[in-house]
Amino acid sequence: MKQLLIVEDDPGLQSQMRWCFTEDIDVSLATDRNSALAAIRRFEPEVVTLDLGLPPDPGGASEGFALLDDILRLAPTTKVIVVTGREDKENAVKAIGMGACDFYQKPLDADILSFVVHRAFRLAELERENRELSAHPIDTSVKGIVAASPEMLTICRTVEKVAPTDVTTLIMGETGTGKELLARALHDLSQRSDKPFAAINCAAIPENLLESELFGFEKGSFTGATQTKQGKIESANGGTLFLDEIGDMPMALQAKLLRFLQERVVDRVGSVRPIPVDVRVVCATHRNVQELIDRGDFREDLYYRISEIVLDIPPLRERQGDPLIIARSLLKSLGTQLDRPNLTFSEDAVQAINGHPWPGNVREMINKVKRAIIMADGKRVTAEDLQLESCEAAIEAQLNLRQVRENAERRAITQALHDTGFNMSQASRLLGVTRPTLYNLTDKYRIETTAVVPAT
Ligand SMILES: Nc1ncnc2c1ncn2[C@@H]1O[C@H](COP(=O)(O)OP(=O)(O)OP(=O)(O)O)[C@@H](O)[C@H]1O
Repeated sequence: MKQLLIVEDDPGLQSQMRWCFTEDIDVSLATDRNSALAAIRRFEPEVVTLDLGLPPDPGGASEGFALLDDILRLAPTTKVIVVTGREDKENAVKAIGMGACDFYQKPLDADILSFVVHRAFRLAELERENRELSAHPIDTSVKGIVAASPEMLTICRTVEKVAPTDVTTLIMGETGTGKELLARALHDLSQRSDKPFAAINCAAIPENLLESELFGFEKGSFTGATQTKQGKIESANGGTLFLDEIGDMPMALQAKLLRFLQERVVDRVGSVRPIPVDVRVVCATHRNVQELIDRGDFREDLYYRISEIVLDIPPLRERQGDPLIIARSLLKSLGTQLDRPNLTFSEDAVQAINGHPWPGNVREMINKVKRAIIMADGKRVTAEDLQLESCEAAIEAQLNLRQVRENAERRAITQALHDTGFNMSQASRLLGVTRPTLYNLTDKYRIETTAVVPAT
């Protein structure tokens, strides 16, 4: 709720002013310098109306100026509107010079006062938003990635270090977390950036076509092969090959891919002449590869080959600070594209963005923000425009103790496992639980209990 402090020593005027404001503003009152400063400490009002003629100098302005000075030192972001007598232009100008944001002249006019106060609230809000935005790095050093969370910033730093090398990288993460974006960043930041980036989605191509898509084929090698065709791997020569959804690659092809990764030659379908290809390979999957290996659906030797470096992107809901700054960045970029620049999120939209679990991650957010830009009536995008639960529901969700506890447990266990090199005994000691309890918890939260072993 917005907080307004009215500093006015005349009780009649005080109550008249009090009634100028609707219920969405919480009004507190003070009659002198001390009670005003106490109210500022207690309620932290965004806006203060300050009558310059306060006791012990009700006829002059010395006490009012002293209080203005105090307020701006104590709470410099507060918007102070000085209230002066009708002919008191000189003091109004002096107050503005000291840092007051506006002035208002008696006698009281409810409409004008309300207008001036609302304008000051808006200014305070814009300044707050601006401070929040500049407090966070919006664009990371990796092009296209907006992030503020420590997890994502660490991943960006890893990308910068890994990009110039040729190590095979596996990117893991839920759908829409930015796996392809990172794969492109690995390419763009490498010496291969002026060579092709060839991407193929192993889950989107039927099994019988995937082999010829990847490895190419010779003319006449099967019905319909009327001419020789290069595969994706060859077309990436000199550059980067991105194998998306590698977890969905059929077993038979996994063997052929492994041979390529070991020998760096491709055999086109229907050909016995191996063709050398120089590519950097980046793979991605949203699946739990360890589970696939345990079920016999993924070759363990291939896994070690593709996971020289693993980038594990956490889902958006676990990246503190990211949902809001990504949403704001999207509002700006998509708003400009859709010819609706200068939109901002309302307070309930901000709460809802922070409280939503984002199962579709950034891709879901893009869709919701795009829709909201089209639907928003005024300059403010609401939770309803975003089709998200409103503020109260989001706050309730955040205040669900079980959820809060589970998130904290999940984070602590992951951290302890990493810190101890996945040694369950040490990790359980660090966490102050028994080993069986730790096993139960890692099962419950489906946390990997083994480190990714780099290929030798
Ligand atoms: N941190 C981020 N900052 C800005 N945009 C992002 C970020 N992460 C993802 N995006 C955007 O979200 C969309 C989805 O990202 P991307 O396609 O890389 O995800 P993905 O994990 O590969 O998804 P899928 O598994 O469904 O293929 C893209 O438009 C991408 O530009």
